Amino acid sequence: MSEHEPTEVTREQAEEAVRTLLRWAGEDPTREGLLDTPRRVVKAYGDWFSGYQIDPGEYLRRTFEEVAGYDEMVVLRDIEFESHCEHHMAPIIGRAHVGYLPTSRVVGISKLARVVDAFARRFQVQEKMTSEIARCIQENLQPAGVAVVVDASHECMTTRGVHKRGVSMVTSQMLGAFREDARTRAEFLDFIGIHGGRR
Ligand SMILES: Nc1nc2c(ncn2[C@@H]2O[C@H](COP(=O)(O)OP(=O)(O)OP(=O)(O)O)[C@@H](O)[C@H]2O)c(=O)[nH]1
Ligand SMILES: [Zn+2]
Repeated sequence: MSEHEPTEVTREQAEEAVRTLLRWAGEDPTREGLLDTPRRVVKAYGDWFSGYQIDPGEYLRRTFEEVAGYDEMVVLRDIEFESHCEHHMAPIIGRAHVGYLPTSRVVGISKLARVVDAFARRFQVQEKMTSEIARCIQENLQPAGVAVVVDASHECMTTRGVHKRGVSMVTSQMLGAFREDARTRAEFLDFIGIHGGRR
């Protein structure tokens, strides 16, 4: 993971913001147990929000041509991810399922998971993330279609707010053949284990 290098905010300013939040919560940031906390929090943020330093399309530009005439659906399912909601900066924990219908080019499968991570490691709204993943694959790989389903739980509604545990949000973005052809879409949903709307 590359070190996070913000453009206009210094590490010291970011650490000071953490001290401010600690004081706001009623803590004393100078007590021994908290002395290293701002440094740790800023380091953690550098990891959680490293997606801003990445161009996800870059992962999809190295493709394999002519993989033995393979022209059927490719599906990578259960891609675990961690993200944060842009409303509360609270974790969004879930799984993404990504499918595409290659024309002449296929991509290394790990790259699909890297694309998911690059978008997840930003402040997100689930609908936006789902659409960004699908559009990035469509634009860079130019397959006959892309399908993305994201199933995630939002800690902003499990650990605070309405406190509804066990609730997950499911979003999907279908492009090309997956949008236009019900059978292609059904085959994808079957692959990822969603039948008639239930998993
Ligand atoms: N559609 C969508 N909503 C989200 C997502 N993440 C968080 N939210 C919702 O964003 C909304 C923000 O609502 P506000 O009323 O502005 O915030 P709030 O006062 O903290 O609301 P509560 O969460 O209901 O306590 C909440 O309903 C969240 O559940 C997301 O990825 N997609
Ligand atoms: Zn939220």
